[in-house]
Amino acid sequence: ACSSFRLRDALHPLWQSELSVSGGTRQSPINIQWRDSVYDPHLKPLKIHYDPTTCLYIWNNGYSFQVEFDDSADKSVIMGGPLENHYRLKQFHFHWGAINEWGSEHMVDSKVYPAELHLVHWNPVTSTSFEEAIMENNGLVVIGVFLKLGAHHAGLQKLVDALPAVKHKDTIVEFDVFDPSCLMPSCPDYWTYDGSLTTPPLTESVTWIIKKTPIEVDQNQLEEFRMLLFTSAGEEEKRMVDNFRPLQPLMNRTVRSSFR
Ligand SMILES: NS(=O)(=O)c1ccc(C(=O)O)c(S(=O)(=O)NCCc2ccccc2)c1
Ligand SMILES: [Zn+2]
Repeated sequence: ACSSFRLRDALHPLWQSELSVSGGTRQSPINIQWRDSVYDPHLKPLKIHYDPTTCLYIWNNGYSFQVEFDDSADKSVIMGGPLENHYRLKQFHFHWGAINEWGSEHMVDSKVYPAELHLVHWNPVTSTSFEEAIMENNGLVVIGVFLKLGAHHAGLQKLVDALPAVKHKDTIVEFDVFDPSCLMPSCPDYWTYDGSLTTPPLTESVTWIIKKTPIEVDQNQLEEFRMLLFTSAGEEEKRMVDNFRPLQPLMNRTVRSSFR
């Protein structure tokens, strides 16, 4: 694992310039040390209500593929957990590696997963738009779900089947009626900590909720992620892999757990 860490950090053309935002005290991702996390009995169960008809399209933004949602009303929302109010789903995307030995952004006791799903939500109570929420202290909530190699994931396959249509950067395809709840593990346990976006502008506005239990996907499904390209049509092809940011220092933060 150690050698792959060094290797994976070295393999990071994408993130070299973003190793750490100057003066950042709550950057993401982090390595979650299970024994150092603190059980918080006040943490409520996370409540998730996604409306599949709010799904709009999938697009390749040049460093991941994103599924965007209609966030003009409180239709696909999360609440409870560590949250004071409800948050609207804006988009979800993934981070993954070139091989199964790495790919996730967060780690648990230095264990890295082949991929990680991020569901990005914003606070419509304190912000009037997603773009505004990115700059607010607790403007965003991102739910992280680890992917591990295992059984075929039937719900994910609908998404995987659409990927060839967004092979190149800045391509987009309509994607209606998808319920991201199917990508949630059934186990309710999570960790939560205050962090940042892991892509520019790296703003420290994110309450992270990291699910303890991974979901299983099969090798073919991971390989389909790796067939995407960072590059636009006509450019020399660069496979979209290793689109994760290196670990950031925990500094003066405590990771809370919803479970003993
Ligand atoms: N890994 S992460 O959850 O931190 C994350 C990754 C990518 C993006 C993104 O914009 O694509 C986002 S985003 O949707 O929150 N957008 C942040 C950049 C942005 C700022 C202002 C307007 C549009 C995008 C978040
Ligand atoms: Zn992400």
